[in-house]
Amino acid sequence: MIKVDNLQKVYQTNGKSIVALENIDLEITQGEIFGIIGYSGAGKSTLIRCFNMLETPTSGNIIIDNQDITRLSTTQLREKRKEIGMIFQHFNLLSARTVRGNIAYPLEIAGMKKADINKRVDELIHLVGLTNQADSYPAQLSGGQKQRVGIARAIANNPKVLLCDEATSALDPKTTLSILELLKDINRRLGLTMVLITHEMEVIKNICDRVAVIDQGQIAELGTVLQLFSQPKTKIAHEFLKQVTHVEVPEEILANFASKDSATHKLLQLSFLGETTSNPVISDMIKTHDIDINILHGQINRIQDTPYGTLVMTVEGAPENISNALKYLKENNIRIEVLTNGL
Ligand SMILES: Nc1ncnc2c1ncn2[C@@H]1O[C@H](COP(=O)(O)OP(=O)(O)OP(=O)(O)O)[C@@H](O)[C@H]1O
Repeated sequence: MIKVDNLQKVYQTNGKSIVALENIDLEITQGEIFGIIGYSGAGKSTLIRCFNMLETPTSGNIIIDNQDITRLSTTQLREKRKEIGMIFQHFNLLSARTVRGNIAYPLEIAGMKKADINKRVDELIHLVGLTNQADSYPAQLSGGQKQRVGIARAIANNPKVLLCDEATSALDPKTTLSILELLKDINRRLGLTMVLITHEMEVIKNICDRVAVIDQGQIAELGTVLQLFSQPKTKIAHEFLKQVTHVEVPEEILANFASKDSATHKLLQLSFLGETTSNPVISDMIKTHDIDINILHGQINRIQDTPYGTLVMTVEGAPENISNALKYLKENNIRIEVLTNGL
């Protein structure tokens, strides 16, 4: 659906060149939800804005549904943009128009007949769950409701791609989840390809199929969300994962551990994904490696439809036994982070 080929974007400001994107190669398939995560200044906004030519790439190609959008004339680009909807962090609604009026706006621009507009707007208002707010103005809506209007407006003309620019960053965690649920529902119902940028792993974890981690204008890591959780390769991917997997260990426990021999005592965080969550790996490890463990914290939740478990525990034993036990865990596809008394 979308193919990005050797994309580069260099900004020229005050005689200086700023390389915002370099060597970006990506393929996004029809119907998937593709996330791009990165810190502030990594190049996320520039990249997503290249997908509808709000930014013009310095070099490289972006092919959307078999058309290279970097080579279109102004008229062709205007037509192509109808296939590419976009939602924004700050919603960008027209304050003088009601919910109904905001959603109708792109349909009016597209030249749709009034009766058809009314019918389509009704459908969209129902789809995004705003039936009771149809005649409200943006100022009378909550952030979540405003974003629902933004979503309805963006998909009004049945685009093939929906670009989401930090769409939940201005919302509280509960509202964020409800908006992500809505996006997922629209993706499933309409098969709409979605590209979203975010600095929050929670967003990636909740709705994305695949993810690119972007760092200083380049793709640091790319794969399925499950691959990122089970086998993060880069330091930056580890850092983003910590946003959702970090367990706050009480100071006393950390201090107590710091005074012990690091060869015989470890404080570990283990991550289990998929079927490893239902295997008795820990009891097998204890039986076969002559070590003692003490479980401090455990939780399980889901990434897409796959269970994902986290366990914080202490391990005590002879250095060789600990080392073999950790090897055993790794062989069983369990990710290990040493929280203190490092290896
Ligand atoms: N119009 C511009 N002119 C000059 N430099 C720019 C412009 N827009 C972005 N940049 C620079 O390009 C780099 C990437 O910026 P970009 O906004 O794409 O990052 P980002 O990951 O979206 O960050 P944020 O989350 O803070 O928006 C930064 O160094 C930024 O300063």
